[in-house]
Amino acid sequence: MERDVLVLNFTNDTCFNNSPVNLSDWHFIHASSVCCAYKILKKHNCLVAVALVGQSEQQSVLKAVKQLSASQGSLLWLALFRDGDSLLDDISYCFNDYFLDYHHLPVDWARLDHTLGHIYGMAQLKRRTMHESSSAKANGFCFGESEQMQRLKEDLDKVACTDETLLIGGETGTGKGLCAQYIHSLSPRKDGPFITVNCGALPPTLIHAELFGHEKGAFTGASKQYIGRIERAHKGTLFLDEIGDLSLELQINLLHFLEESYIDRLGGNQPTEVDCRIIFATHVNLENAVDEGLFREDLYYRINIIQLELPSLRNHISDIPILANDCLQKLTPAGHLYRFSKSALLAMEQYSWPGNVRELKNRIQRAIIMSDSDVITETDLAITPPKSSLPDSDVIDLVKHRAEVDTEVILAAIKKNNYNISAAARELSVSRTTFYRLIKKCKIKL
Ligand SMILES: Nc1ncnc2c1ncn2[C@@H]1O[C@H](COP(=O)(O)OP(=O)(O)OP(=O)(O)O)[C@@H](O)[C@H]1O
Repeated sequence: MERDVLVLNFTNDTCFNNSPVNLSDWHFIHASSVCCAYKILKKHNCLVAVALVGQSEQQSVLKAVKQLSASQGSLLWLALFRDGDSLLDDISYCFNDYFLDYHHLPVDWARLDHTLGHIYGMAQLKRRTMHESSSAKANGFCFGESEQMQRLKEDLDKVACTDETLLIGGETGTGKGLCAQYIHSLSPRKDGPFITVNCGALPPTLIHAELFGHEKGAFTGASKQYIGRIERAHKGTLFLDEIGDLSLELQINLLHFLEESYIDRLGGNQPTEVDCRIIFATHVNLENAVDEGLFREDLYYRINIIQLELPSLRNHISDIPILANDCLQKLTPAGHLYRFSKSALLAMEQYSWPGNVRELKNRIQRAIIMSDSDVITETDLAITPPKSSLPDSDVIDLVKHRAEVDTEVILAAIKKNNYNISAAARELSVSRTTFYRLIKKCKIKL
């Protein structure tokens, strides 16, 4: 596999034009300006860069290296000097901050190959450490290394800087709530409150007062004033989860708030201004809900300014080892050290994860309790080896397989909770509404 190397060359030197064809597997990409280097870094996965440092360009090269390193922290540099050139005094003191090594021209290709290999390894380590510490900062959100999740991270970082309304889609357990917290923690509103409302979990009779608040005496039992969740999100972020479950009546009130930035507490006669960013999440297809008359079209267009879709875990299965180890590390009690057996990792990679990362977390939690040793097996995770449960043919009907798994998990939860639907829904960490939707989808007869 070719490894991309950025070559920053402000000189007329053509030494890289004739690199030997047998030189390992480096792909040198040339930039004659900072602008061009930025474009290359955006397009290619360069971990290593070489800067040609002529005597007269030392200042400009160092400035460019500083700028490019600021935009891509994991990039590590090698300097190439003309033989006989020496470093200017005001450059030498910060040379070590950016460059890992230097060579002299003419290029000694074998030595260069060796040094680049060394720097590449260091850059990989640096990227991993940066990734881990940024995951730690990300409120526990583990992004993994797949292309989908890296793209998602870039998108989240971009939208965090804006104040726009955001709609996050994705199946249950994909991390929509965690993403919303991540955005809040990076946004200019990070010092304000982060308020969550699960529109599917609140009883319809309470949700109006819960969202908008009420004055004392607004209705029987309203013995004192109540500040609703929207108002509590003032100067911060309001996360409205399962927005598709909101009644049509409340959708009108919400639309009114989105347009005016004012709310009316129940029983109140004074509108209250609320300044908050709203992040919506849904696991249902709102466009379909609009077609079915369950969701207001005007509200849909109002909230669908920026939409992000979280991938289902089975669509970025290459992240399983990272995600599973991240969960294991977070859930392991102090003083213990667990690891997954090879077959457990394989079983996790072959499983369809209908409950996504939430299910992964729950199964690992279970495994820590059930495991007899410090090696966690697929049995501890209660994952049946998929091969035996799958048809002999190589073609797997994923939809059918998922429905079977969903049915199995739902029925087990219902039986375990003596047919108490609320308790079964709680056990699977989904709302009653979602649970009923899944029962209907799986055609389970109660
Ligand atoms: N990428 C991730 N890294 C670490 N933990 C994750 C990730 N995604 C989800 N989780 C964990 O999975 C659980 C579910 O996450 P979250 O509530 O954010 O999902 P959701 O998509 O909002 O689910 P729902 O639609 O059911 O509300 C949480 O415990 C969360 O910590």
